Amino acid sequence: MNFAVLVFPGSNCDIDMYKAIEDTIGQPVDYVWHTDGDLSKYDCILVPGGFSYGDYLRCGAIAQFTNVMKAVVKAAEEGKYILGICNGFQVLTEARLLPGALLRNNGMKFRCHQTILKVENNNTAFTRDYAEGELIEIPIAHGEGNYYCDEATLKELQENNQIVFRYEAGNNPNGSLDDIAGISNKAGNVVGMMPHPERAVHEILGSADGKKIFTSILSAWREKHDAAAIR
Ligand SMILES: NC(=O)CC[C@H](N)C(=O)O
Repeated sequence: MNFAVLVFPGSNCDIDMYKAIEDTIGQPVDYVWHTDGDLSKYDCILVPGGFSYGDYLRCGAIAQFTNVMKAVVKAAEEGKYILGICNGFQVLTEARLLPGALLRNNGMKFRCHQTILKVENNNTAFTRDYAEGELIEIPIAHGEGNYYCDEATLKELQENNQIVFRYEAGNNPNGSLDDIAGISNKAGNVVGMMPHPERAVHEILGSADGKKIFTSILSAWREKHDAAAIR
């Protein structure tokens, strides 16, 4: 399975993401620069965290206009797996691959600490190795992680089971609507989340609870791939 880690000017979690793929599932992974418009050889595209284009205008607002994001839109339409972490989540909402927007944290402060997440939907390619309702410890590091959408969109997210992760009840670090920490698109092949699983892949990092996101993607892809080979 081939992984791409996108790199924008200002990305700063690209190396962690690359290492997380190497360390957890050992699959081929490349850095892909923002000017590159061809993602055809990749099965999964990872949009990492950071401060793309210095967070000018809004976090993720400029990155959406790059060549590589046009290729990401195409890859999403083709059903490839797309995972946006933190700034990557912000970029995916700006590119309209995911609904809603990320606003400034309610306390107007950059928050950087461990959080407890609840796996709300383990029926996705990104979460199938977790148990439903499993509590996992994953760090956050963001200034604009306050997820917001209108009422109709929230209803749709809830009804279609598109809320993949919530912050533990009573411990919402940024004021996000309905305690949302991560969502998927309707088709389920695009997921965005504010917490950083790529920083939680070894006990020595404080938690290894992020690992199963990467093992899930590989097992989902293998299942699809093997089924296609048999047909
Ligand atoms: N770690 C990140 O990706 C940070 C995202 C963005 N720059 C913010 O502060 O919200």
